[in-house]
Amino acid sequence: MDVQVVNCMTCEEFVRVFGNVVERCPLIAAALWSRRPFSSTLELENGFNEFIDSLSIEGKEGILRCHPDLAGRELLAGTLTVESRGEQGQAGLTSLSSADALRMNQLNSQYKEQFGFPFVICARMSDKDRILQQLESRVRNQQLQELQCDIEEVKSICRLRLQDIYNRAAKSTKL
Ligand SMILES: NC(=O)N[C@H]1NC(=O)NC1=O
Repeated sequence: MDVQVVNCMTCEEFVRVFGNVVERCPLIAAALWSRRPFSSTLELENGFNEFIDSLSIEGKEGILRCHPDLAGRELLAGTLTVESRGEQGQAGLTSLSSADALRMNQLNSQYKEQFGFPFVICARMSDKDRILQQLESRVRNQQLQELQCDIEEVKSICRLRLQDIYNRAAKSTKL
């Protein structure tokens, strides 16, 4: 996608296209719209990262709480966002054995009880074995260390979602 196209978007268009780059946090896209013009699409990606980094601990925790559990209730209920459904599918979480699904749910609950926010990992850069292994080891981390770890995963999710948007735009002339 040409950055000029991005720079010409109304706020509504911008939020429609980039509103779920951070899961269920369209406010971040609405805030970034004010930073136009962007000199490159990389600058837009950096904008998302800087915005997230600039948040207070409560703000960062708020972002994490907008993320659905991996292989959780929302996957079963079919209420995930399109992006999250695709990511969880690519990581193989839509076809877990019942033993793996049970283990993941137990670890997700334990993690949430421990830290007060959900475990987040960039599912597309992982698979079910690595996710289970990460859940098992990260639940032993310190609170702040874990908050930062989750936030870095959110940034990886954002980067891949932005790439998807650019790739889709390259295939189509209209956004
Ligand atoms: N909890 C969690 O990590 N959720 C996510 N990860 C990902 O890649 N997509 C999500 O929705």
